[in-house]
Amino acid sequence: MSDYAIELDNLTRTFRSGQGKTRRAVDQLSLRIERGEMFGLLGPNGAGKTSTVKILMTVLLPTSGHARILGDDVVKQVERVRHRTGVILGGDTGLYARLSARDNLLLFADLYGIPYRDQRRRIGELLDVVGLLKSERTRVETFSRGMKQRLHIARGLLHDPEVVILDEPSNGIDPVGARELRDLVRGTVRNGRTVLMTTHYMFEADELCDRVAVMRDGKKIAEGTPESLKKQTDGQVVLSLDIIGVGEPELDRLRRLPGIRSLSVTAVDGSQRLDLHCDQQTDITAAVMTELRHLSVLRVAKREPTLEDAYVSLVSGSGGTWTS
Ligand SMILES: Nc1ncnc2c1ncn2[C@@H]1O[C@H](COP(=O)(O)OP(=O)(O)OP(=O)(O)O)[C@@H](O)[C@H]1O
Repeated sequence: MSDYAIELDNLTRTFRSGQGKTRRAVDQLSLRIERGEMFGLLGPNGAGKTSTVKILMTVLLPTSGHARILGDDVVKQVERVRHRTGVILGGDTGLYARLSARDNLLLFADLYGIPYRDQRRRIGELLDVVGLLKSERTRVETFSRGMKQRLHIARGLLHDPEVVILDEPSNGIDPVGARELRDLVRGTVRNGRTVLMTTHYMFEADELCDRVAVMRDGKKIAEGTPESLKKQTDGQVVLSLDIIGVGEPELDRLRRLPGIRSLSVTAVDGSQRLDLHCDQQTDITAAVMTELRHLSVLRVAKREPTLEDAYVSLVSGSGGTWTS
């Protein structure tokens, strides 16, 4: 029996991307996830998270390398892997909109081969813990996104899997609903199980995960506890500017300034938020303002880096890997 719940060894998946070129969606990815651990897979769009998860779900074949769940190979022991793994994908697919919550679960209980005598009790318990007992007879097409996500959770736990794969749990859900969902993930979904979760939100991973791995361009560029990721920004400060009209030429010049480690730009209410990750020792405010003198700078502030900054710095940086 394997000591690990999930093991990836040099997992690689390539896709053809037109004109005979190939693209490595997952590139020599190796990971060890302990039993009972809640593990976060992070990365920007296109990093390779979904491809990795699909391989673990046994719906996408790796090009090379191996993936095992509880010691079972995801290519050679598909039935065993599916039986022991629960998949919670969320969104609009995977549920029957014209059926009620309860009828959806009855249908999937049949598909999972749950004995008829156990189905009603199990479904009742799950509807209760995900907070849908009052709406059990309501058609899913009238459900809010948050309610659908709760039903996805119930569906994924029906056969009481030992390992759960959870894709973007709070995607598209309002902040209050997202907080409630995180509580549900922490309690009901985890409940002694191993959970592999993908997310775009660093703070979500920080709240829920024991360890995280950050992917970029199919590769693992960082792995460790959220705490150790935060330490990456020790000795740094963020100079944050709201600005109009900043483009690549200015960003290029800023990147070359001594003391700037990395930078990121996001659109905010008709302007741009430029965050510069700088060494604490060097005050580069004057040099930055000189580079930007031809643009409208609406606001300048200095702040302590957050975990999100550590993540942004990693995925936008020039690529030193970090493991702890
Ligand atoms: N079926 C496919 N055919 C061709 N290319 C693909 C296919 N699936 C994924 N890719 C490519 O592989 C890369 C990784 O995609 P993947 O969906 O795994 O990333 P991701 O980290 O899950 O991104 P997102 O957060 O946007 O879902 C991307 O460049 C994507 O375009």
